Amino acid sequence: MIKVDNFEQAFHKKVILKNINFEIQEGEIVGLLGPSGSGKTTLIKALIGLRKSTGGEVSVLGERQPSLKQMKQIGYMAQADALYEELTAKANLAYFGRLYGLKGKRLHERIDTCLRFVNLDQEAKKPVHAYSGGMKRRLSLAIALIHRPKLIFLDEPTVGIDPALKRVFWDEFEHLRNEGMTFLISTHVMDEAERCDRILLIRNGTLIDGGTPKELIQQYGSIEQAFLKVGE
Ligand SMILES: Nc1ncnc2c1ncn2[C@@H]1O[C@H](COP(=O)(O)OP(=O)(O)OP(=O)(O)O)[C@@H](O)[C@H]1O
Repeated sequence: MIKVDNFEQAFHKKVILKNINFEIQEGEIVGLLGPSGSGKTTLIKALIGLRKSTGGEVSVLGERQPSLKQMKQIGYMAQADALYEELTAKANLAYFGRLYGLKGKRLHERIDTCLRFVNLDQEAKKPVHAYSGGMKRRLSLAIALIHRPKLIFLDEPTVGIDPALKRVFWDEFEHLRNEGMTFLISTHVMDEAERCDRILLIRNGTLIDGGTPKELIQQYGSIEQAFLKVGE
């Protein structure tokens, strides 16, 4: 699904990410774990094709990035919500769904399914400006899923979401993974990292280690220790 070869990203000649090499297979939940400023969002943006890399190669779904060809197969939830505040949740979902080519009965089915999943079905007719921060995060996730992408990038998806709903999200991520969806999720949250199939540890713009949660726990003692190690 994803192949990254010797990727490098610089801004104004300052190298932010370097020597990045990894692959992600279909049906994996991969966690990107690293301290603030380590380059997680920059890497995700390159994978989505929002920016041309300054070195190396990034292929997603068989296409070299940046490319718009696979846009309909990719979902993205950014760290900052990008929602139309004056529209209702339902209208936001309809808007983004149509951008991905959904219409008619299928569009309405997807809107209902995604609203139920994020527990917003009772609030679907409220304008987004009347939503709490957590509700906006939930709506952003619903939008990222509206077109049932093959591959989804979630940048710190559960910030502002309570533990019970977080668990529901993760159960659903695993369910979708079992149906073949592939996830790359950036997180700071240890219990989330433990639910990933594999974790990539990023520090100062480079991948310093990776493995299953079990492997990292064996090596570092705990995921938290592994995280602290990347923060040193
Ligand atoms: N457009 C840009 N121009 C210049 N520098 C940038 C740009 N985007 C990101 N950076 C720099 O790249 C580094 C990595 O930022 P990035 O947002 O990828 O980190 P992060 O790991 O996602 O952090 P956080 O967990 O706080 O969101 C930071 O030093 C940031 O200032």
